Amino acid sequence: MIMEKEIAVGPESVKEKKVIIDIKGLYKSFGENHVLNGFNMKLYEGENLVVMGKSGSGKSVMIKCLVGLMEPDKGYVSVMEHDISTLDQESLDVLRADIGFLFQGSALYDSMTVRENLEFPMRRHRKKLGDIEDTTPFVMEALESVGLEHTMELMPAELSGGMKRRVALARAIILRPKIIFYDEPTSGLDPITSKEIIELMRSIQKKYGTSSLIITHDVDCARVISERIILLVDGVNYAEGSYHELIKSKDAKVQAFFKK
Ligand SMILES: Nc1ncnc2c1ncn2[C@@H]1O[C@H](COP(=O)(O)OP(=O)(O)OP(=O)(O)O)[C@@H](O)[C@H]1O
Repeated sequence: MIMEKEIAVGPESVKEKKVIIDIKGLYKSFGENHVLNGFNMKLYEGENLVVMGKSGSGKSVMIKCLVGLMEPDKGYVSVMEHDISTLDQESLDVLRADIGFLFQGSALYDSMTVRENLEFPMRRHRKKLGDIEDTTPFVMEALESVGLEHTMELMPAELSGGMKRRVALARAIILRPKIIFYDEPTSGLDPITSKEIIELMRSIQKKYGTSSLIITHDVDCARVISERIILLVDGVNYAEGSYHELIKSKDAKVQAFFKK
């Protein structure tokens, strides 16, 4: 097992970086199904952190605990220095406006145009943006960031799978979030389109300075995008390190993740 350590990210050590998300000793069970058994995780400012875990290992449960959609049995969860357990619904909503989500399979509303899909989070989090008379500049900028400014009035059905994912990415950044959660960002895409999405994720991080938590089974995605990877096994952060550190591991459970 690789223990947590201070890994150099760029010129500074992550130890000097601000902690954006802090999870300590997270436990969650459903009856006899003990999903999280003392999971720990830190996401540092500006970092791309990948969490890998088998299907059913508790990645979604962990994310739900992070955004206050599920109450842990035990443990400490803080996001941008807010202890989640102390926040009321209104404060949680304010916090969520600083988090962009890229859901598995894009999750666009089929009956809405691209513009309407992007306006959706703007309406939901009106407080963050204040009174806006014209949403067009916001929609345009987000679409430009993913190279799809010409699709504003199209319906999702008129877009390819890769374009839908890019629109979903534009929707994730429209509120200028400080953190983006990516849930399987490359699932269902061919290798070339996956590469394009990963490149966009990198360019968005550079442009907006976001911190990213990426959940993926895609080893290539993890290799290219991650500065650090956490392997979630049996409800704990079983191993942690850079891609190149982890692929050298002799541990069978770690190796299983990187077999193609
Ligand atoms: N609300 C719930 N009630 C009961 N069991 C639940 C609930 N939510 C999740 N679980 C259980 O928790 C376990 C972890 O589920 P979770 O959805 O977090 O897995 P995952 O790692 O995200 O999987 P996948 O990669 O397939 O999305 C599963 O056994 C699931 O059945």
